[in-house]
Amino acid sequence: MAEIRLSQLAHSYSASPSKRSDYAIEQMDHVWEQGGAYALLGPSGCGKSTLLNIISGLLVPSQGEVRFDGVMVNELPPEERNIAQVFQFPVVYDTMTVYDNLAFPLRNVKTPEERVRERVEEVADILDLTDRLASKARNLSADEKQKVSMGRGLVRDDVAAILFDEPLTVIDPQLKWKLRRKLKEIHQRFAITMIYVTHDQLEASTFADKIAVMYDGRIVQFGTPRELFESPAHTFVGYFIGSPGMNFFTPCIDGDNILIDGQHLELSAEMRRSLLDARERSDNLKLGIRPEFIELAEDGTSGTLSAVVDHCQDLGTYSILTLALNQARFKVRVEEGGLALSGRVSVRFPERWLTLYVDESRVEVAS
Ligand SMILES: Nc1ncnc2c1ncn2[C@@H]1O[C@H](COP(=O)(O)OP(=O)(O)OP(=O)(O)O)[C@@H](O)[C@H]1O
Repeated sequence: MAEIRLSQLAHSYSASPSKRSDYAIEQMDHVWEQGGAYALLGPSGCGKSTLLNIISGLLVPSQGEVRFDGVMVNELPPEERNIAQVFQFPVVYDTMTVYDNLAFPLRNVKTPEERVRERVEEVADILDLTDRLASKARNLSADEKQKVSMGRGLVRDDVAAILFDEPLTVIDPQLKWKLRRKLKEIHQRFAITMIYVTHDQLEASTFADKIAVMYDGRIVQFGTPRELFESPAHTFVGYFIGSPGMNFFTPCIDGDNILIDGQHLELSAEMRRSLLDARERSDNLKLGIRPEFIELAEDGTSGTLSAVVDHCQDLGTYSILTLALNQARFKVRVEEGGLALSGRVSVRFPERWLTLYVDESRVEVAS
């Protein structure tokens, strides 16, 4: 088990990178603490696999250092890094039994057979593979094969870390939930550093204690699922986390009056000051608020905005309303009664849940 420290790390697939877009990973410092359950979350092409392959040793970074418990491992090949990796597609030996597949990583490091049996039985039990131990791997379903792959990653308790690269892609949706819970259980039992790569926010938040959100070759936020939801550090996090994502408005500053889409937005003196300060630095200002935090208000209440109901999506236990101020559309989550709404409604944007972004990054509002 190990702490994994990335220092001034960057990677370009080009031999002579000259501009930012030549880098798959932009320069970063990051620490995965020993024993943590982490997710690396981001859209396709943001650099997740590149980062994972740098940690496992499949790729040598073009810049910076990778350290396991303080020891530089940049030049060490994967087999000398003591890392277990579970890929998108099952890696099993078809002609071997499930037992022998699970035993393989242990026998490879000359583990006594008695200990091999203990660990194989323990992992098979966790993954509900006990009944299949004597079966040849070629006779298993795709789900079962991937469980064996995962088992092979989990069976050694002396690894520095286990890296999962979208391991549930081939798994039946019904089983996905169950396996995620299992992985979490395994993590709690063995406290091994685990990094789980996914583009699915639900997968990330059910597995991980902390999530690193990647965007365009950078980790734009590293936090708990709650932190990512309640205070996104970057507009991308606001947009990517949550369903639907955060609403964004471009504020228009007219003296002391702050307008969004032509309507006056009542703000505290502190928020107004932050907006005025921000405008000195950039023209790219946004105010973000999640659909969950917008309140419907009685008509004519002071401090509200007037919106028109565009449409309403009934999702069973709640509704998502799409509203329009003038041109700007935004979404509001309504627990009940949303379907009955039509025409004009009044909404309130509680300031506690309004976030100011300058050049896409969150700015703390001075109190
Ligand atoms: N072998 C390679 N040679 C050149 N460019 C590459 C190579 N592998 C990845 N890239 C580029 O590096 C960037 C990051 O890719 P990477 O595969 O790490 O992203 P990802 O987030 O894992 O995406 P996905 O979820 O689709 O696998 C992308 O622009 C990709 O096109």
